Amino acid sequence: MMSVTPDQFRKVGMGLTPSPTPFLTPRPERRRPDSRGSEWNSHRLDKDKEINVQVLLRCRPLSDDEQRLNVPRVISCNEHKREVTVMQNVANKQIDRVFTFDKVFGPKSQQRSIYDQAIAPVVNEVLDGFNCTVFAYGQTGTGKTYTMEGGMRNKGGDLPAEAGVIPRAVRQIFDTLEAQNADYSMKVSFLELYNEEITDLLAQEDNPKSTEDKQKKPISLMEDGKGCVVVRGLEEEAVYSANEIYTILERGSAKRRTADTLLNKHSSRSHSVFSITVHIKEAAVGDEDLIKCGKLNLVDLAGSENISRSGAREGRAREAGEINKSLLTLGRVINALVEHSAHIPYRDSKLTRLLRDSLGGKTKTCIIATISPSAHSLEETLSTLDYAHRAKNIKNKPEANQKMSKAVLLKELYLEIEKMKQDVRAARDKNGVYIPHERYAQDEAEKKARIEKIDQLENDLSLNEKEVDRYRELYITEQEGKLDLESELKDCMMNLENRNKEFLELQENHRVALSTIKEKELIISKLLFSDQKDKLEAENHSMVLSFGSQLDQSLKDLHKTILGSISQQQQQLRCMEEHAHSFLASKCDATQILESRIKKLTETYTLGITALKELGNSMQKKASSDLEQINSTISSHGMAVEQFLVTMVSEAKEVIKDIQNSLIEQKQFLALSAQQQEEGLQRSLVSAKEISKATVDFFSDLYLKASNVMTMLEESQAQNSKELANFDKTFKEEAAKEEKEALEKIAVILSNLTSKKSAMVSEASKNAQDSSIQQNKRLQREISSMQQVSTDARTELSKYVEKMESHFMQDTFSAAESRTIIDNYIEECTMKVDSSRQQWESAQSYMSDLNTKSIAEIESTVKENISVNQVAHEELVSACSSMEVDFGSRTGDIVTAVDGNFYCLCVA
Ligand SMILES: Nc1ncnc2c1ncn2[C@@H]1O[C@H](COP(=O)(O)OP(=O)(O)OP(=O)(O)O)[C@@H](O)[C@H]1O
Repeated sequence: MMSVTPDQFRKVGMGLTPSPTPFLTPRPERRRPDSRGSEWNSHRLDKDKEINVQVLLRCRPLSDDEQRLNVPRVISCNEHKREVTVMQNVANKQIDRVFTFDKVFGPKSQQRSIYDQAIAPVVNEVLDGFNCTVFAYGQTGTGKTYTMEGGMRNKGGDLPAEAGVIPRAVRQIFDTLEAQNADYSMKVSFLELYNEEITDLLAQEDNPKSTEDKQKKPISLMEDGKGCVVVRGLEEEAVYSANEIYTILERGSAKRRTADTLLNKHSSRSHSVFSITVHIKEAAVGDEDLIKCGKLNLVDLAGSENISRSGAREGRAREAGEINKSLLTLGRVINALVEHSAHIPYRDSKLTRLLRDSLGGKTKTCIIATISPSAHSLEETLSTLDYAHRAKNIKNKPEANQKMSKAVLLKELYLEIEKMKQDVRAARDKNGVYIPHERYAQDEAEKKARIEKIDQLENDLSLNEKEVDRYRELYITEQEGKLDLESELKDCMMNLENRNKEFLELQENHRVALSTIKEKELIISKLLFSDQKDKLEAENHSMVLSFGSQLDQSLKDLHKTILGSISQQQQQLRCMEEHAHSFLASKCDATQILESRIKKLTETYTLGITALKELGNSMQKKASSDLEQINSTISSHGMAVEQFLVTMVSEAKEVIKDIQNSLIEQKQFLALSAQQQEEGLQRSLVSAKEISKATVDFFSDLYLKASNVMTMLEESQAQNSKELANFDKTFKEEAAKEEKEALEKIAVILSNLTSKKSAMVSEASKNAQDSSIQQNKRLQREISSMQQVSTDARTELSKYVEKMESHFMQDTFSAAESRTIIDNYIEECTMKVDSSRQQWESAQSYMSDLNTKSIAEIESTVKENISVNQVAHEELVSACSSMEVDFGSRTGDIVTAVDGNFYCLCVA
């Protein structure tokens, strides 16, 4: 929960209505400054006087770095002639551009001289009750902050030589008021505008934790309905001495957002507005003390910068973009003011809203444009010079602030104190309005939206009011013209009346004269009857004659006078009639001319419109014919493609048919060759069967023979083993017998034993030899029979091989034949495929040719169309421009005619 008391948002105006401040000048004795009373009234009289915005130019010296790098200078300042020359070398030609300003300060100019010459008079205007603005504009690093702030104060409290506009203005205000022994009060505010957000640089930081929140809390702008912008929530601090202001300034400046860029080590990234409001008590009028109020706004704009040259990246680049955007809006506002546009885009940025009253409003404004002499900054310097030069044409209508009576001021102050007390009480007792944060945020958002809506409506209203003012002025001029005409008519009527009166008088005179003549004639006739008739008659006659002649003369004179008067009157009447006629005729003529012009105009327009319509129709027709042409081209192409495709398809069908036929042939041939091969194989199978049967027979024979041999071998083996066993047995028996006999007849038998043994061995070996010879013979027999079998088999086999060879040769031959046929077929197929490939290729090339041709045709048609359209367009443009010229001239004529009419009306 947070507390919101009704007047939490104190407001500070940038415009005409600074809020009241109590008189706190801490001085016992006060002298009343009354010398300005008459001037004040003179300001009142000058209410509608327009004055131009003052534009000063200051060129800074080359920096140490620039001097070290020998950067060339391209700026020369002539303070005396108030001229700045930009020396440019374009294509080896020296082209100089000269700009003139209200004051020019070169690189050597001192802070003091700039202040004394240009700013001190502005501060005097503030003390006279005006609102004044001084703002510095220029590329980054050209000395705006140096010019506006410079050094604040020396240790002793004196101003240092490099002190800028702000400290000097503060000093001048205090010094002047002190010297005048004036009764005054002063308050200051200091705001920063960064990325379209306003921050109070003087906001107190009582809670260190929420410092960031407090400092960065956005403050809103509002219009007060009188064309002034009010900064809601900005604190104003009452100040009593210059040193106090310096402390405040130092505190605020330290909070300003600065950054190190390639062009300035301490570059201001925000716009700042330092405002001093002074209330000065004036000499009493009757019982009432009057208070005048002046306000000085000192604005240090962030530098316009070339993002790539200043080395700004990411966040900095965005920041620079934002700075440039608001300066661009400032430029647009200046342009709109200079060109007297109906709409001035103040609302497009907060900067221009803040400076609204200073640009085209009731404030006296002085712009200090700062530039660098370096060749590297040429582009930006030229832009600043153009900008500042244009700003010279802005006209403001300065108006001194309304003086307030002390009683009114005190009442307002008491009311404010009361409100503040209520706030304090509510905050202390916690009985104010307590709402949840969300509700508060929602309320705030709604309020903001409402405020924006109101602003928008106010803007619309001010535009409407301007329009109404214009119409009102027109109405007043018309009324004045009408009144003039009426008074002239009145004069004419009076003249006519006088003439009528004179005429009546003359008629009366004439009547009286006639009656006198009649009387006289009567007397004469009576006298004619008397005695001295003749004498008298003669006398009378002479008298009558003379009288008659006199009368005649006077009658003639009278007649003449009457005639003259009548003719004069008639002439006057005629003249009036003529006037009226001529007026009416001129009116009629003018109306007719107007009508005829309007008719002509209408005709021209109708003609133009008809021509345009015709042009449009012709273009439409042309376009449709072109489209038809394109359509026909496309359809002819389509048909050609279709035909081509049809031929291609038929050709392809033929090729496919050929391929199918050849495949059928191949199939048949393959079937034939398969049959032949099958037959061959069958034959081979039969022969193989025969061979295998012969082989089986041979092997069964062989097996038989082998088994016979085996049996024989087994038999011979058994025989041998039997014989050997018999021999072993006989040998053992004989050996035992001989052993016995030997034992008995050792010596006798020994000789017989060896011979007997040898005979037995030779017999046994002879038997073994015989049986082995027999066996060998049998074996030889078997082997020879086997040899016979194998020879038979070999013969059979060679026969079979021969047969097989002949079959193989036959098969190979037929295979070779079929391969040749297949090869031929394949070759034929390949050829056909080649031919179809060629056909396809030709089709492709034909297609691509067709495409290229059609594209070229379409392109040429389109180009033709474009050129025709261009010609038509040019015709249209020229028709439009000629119509425009015609229209302009006719409108001009109408305006002249209307003016002539108006003039006629005035003359009449
Ligand atoms: N007339 C001058 N004489 C001497 N030094 C100057 C002058 N003008 C500017 N300088 C120096 O040039 C540097 C840049 O000046 P300053 O910061 O005032 O530029 P700036 O226009 O305010 O730049 P930014 O727009 O980036 O804030 C500072 O060091 C300043 O002291």
